[in-house]
Amino acid sequence: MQKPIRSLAALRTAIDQVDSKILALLSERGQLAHEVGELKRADGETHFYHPDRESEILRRIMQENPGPFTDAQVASIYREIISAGLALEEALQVAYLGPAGTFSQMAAQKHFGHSAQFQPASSISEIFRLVDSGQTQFGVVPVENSTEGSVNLTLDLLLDYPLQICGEVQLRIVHNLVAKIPMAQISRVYVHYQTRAQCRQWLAASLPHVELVDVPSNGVAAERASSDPEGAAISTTAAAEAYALDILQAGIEDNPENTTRFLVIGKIATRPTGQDKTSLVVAGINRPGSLHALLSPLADANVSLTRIESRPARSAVWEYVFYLDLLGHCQDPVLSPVLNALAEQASFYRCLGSYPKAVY
Ligand SMILES: O=C(O)C(=O)C[C@]1(C(=O)O)C=C[C@@H](O)C=C1
Repeated sequence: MQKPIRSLAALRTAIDQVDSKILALLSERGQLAHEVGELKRADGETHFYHPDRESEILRRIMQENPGPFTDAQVASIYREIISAGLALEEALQVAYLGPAGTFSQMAAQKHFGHSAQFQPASSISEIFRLVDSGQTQFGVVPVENSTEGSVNLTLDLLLDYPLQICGEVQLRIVHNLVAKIPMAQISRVYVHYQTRAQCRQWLAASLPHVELVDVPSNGVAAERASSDPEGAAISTTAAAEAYALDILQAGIEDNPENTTRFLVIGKIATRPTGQDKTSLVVAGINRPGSLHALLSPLADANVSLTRIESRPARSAVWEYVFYLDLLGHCQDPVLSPVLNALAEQASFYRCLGSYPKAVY
């Protein structure tokens, strides 16, 4: 039998009733999270934020998600609920590559929710300085892009500072041509070099004769375009909104899967969740077969290597260090002895951190 169609008024009444139930449950959850905070306080814990627990909650919610919302949608709603509750216990301060409206800010908000306190930094180096000096508890730094590869400065700074990687965030990067003027009147486009590389083909095909002006971030690109009567920028929708620019064309990145991976840096260690990654920096003795020897304990134990990147060692000419990302946590019973074996083989070894894999 067909379900009778409900009137608009009846549907709205039903929605109001559901909203009241959601609100009551939200309050109950907030009270429970507060009690956890009280317990932690009584135990003398200095931080309330537990990224491992948060990623377990989000994964479970995504697994149980009956629809119609997507997994990413329910995860971001829960992220905000957790973030709001945590803000009542502890004001998390997070540095990101500013100004406001950058992808780094979007990544930071995706990971910490909008209730954390975000501090724009003028460079990636400044983010490391802010976290190291304790001015912010965490920082979010870009580490690789699926089109353009590694952010070398981040890799080098990870070695320079005694900080821990305590999370990762993946963000789909959508670039837009934004301006206050129509496309035909554009003489200059302000663009960050990474963005320019990700939109190379589109720029060559669509705006072959305009001047491309290098700027330090996507946010600054929008800011400069807003005060140039012949200028446009490639930037985010958030920056376009902040500087009252129109989106002339959305999604101009050459690769429709364009994604950037960010790392969360801080001073806390996370416990294993069963869905973790470990990042290492290692160097071998400079002789034939040393990289093979370094990696063989991983292959023997069937450990997945998700990334390997080399960088100049900076201590000697033509010597290199290798950045490795592995699946698993350094405290996992399988991975722990493998890491010990690898450390014994290596002339240099440092674990940059074990952390939950990006959830969505
Ligand atoms: O389980 C905890 O340790 C909590 O503090 C609760 C809670 C939550 O809201 O679920 C809040 C903050 C933490 O980062 C993780 C989880």
